[in-house]
Amino acid sequence: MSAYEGKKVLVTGGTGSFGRTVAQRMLTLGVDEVRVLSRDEEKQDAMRHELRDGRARFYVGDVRDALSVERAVRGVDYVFHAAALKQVPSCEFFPLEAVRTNVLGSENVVRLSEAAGVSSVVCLSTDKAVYPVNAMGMSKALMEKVAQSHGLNDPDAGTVVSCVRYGNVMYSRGSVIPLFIKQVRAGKNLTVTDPGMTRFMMSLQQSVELVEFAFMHAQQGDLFIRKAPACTIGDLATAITELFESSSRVDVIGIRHAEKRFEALASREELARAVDEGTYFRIRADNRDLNYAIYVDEGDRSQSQFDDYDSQSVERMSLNEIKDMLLLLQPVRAELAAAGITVP
Ligand SMILES: O=c1ccn([C@@H]2O[C@H](COP(=O)(O)OP(=O)(O)O[C@H]3O[C@H](CO)[C@@H](O)[C@H](O)[C@H]3O)[C@@H](O)[C@H]2O)c(=O)[nH]1
Repeated sequence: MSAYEGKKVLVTGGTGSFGRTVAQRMLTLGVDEVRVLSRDEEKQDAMRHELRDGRARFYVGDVRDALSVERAVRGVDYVFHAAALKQVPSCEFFPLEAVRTNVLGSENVVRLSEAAGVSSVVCLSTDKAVYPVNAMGMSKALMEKVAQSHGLNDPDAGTVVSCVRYGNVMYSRGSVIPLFIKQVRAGKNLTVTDPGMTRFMMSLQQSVELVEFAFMHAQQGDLFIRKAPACTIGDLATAITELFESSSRVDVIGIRHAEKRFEALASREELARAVDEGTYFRIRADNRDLNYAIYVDEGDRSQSQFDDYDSQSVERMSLNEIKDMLLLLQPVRAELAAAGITVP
């Protein structure tokens, strides 16, 4: 029997790439109900038609609005909190909108889940929350703090709240892979910001597995990352032009608002209190008491032994490895087939 059988699951931001995949999976695993809370009724309608399953229930609403969260979370067992403002450039122009959704909205989800007796909440975060330089990352870093403060402030809390951090999810909506593919298919040059920039790459499938791992294993305040390889954006562009047998070239356009040249999935400070679980790292919350007088004589010496887990120093994917990973993605295979290329 699966952990989801007979349970009610809420996915906030449930019409995105992650939400749709996880909802589909929950239905095959025998949930009693999967609820989707999101703002866009049109996307919900499309998803309703795609799923065609009476156990999928749709709630139009916004995590910023306590009332809509309260309604959606009533009677629910598990929450996957994916609703977020996640585009780096737009959050630079509207940082307070990022605070409203990513910080205050998350606080609504955590607080109202506890009030509704939910047993586990997993909050989705990003590598951009580590040493953040942009408003999106900063707001996600604060979301993580909100999630961890839940257990710090109430050690007897009935709801386990955990976080997961993603790298770049390949082929997610609005991201660079579908853009590069569109460009090569239109015979245009690829707009590469900086060929030496590196990013952690993971598939949608791996991101769902990470959330499920957190859900199954989390203790109060834990944060999980998946160990992932990284690639340069220059190699990614080359892999795509080669796969599509294209003669498109690269135009180096320079980096966008508030981008980093490389990302970190975990800081050295966090790795010092992390547990290596094979595919994943479990980063425990710093559960020391607020009464610092007790600790004044015993700080944490272990931190000096670790380096950041960043996309510049982890295993670098070769061109062939990037191609293999791209070929595992169904939408990439469909684009190749549509371009008349024989898919291996
Ligand atoms: O025309 C373009 C657009 C992007 N890039 C580069 O491609 C990489 C990936 O860009 P993109 O797919 O837009 O992702 P990120 O800006 O890295 O952010 C994504 O990945 C994050 C995880 O790091 C998520 O949190 C964000 O929500 C998601 O938008 C970056 O190095 C960009 O500089 C280009 O070279 N050319």
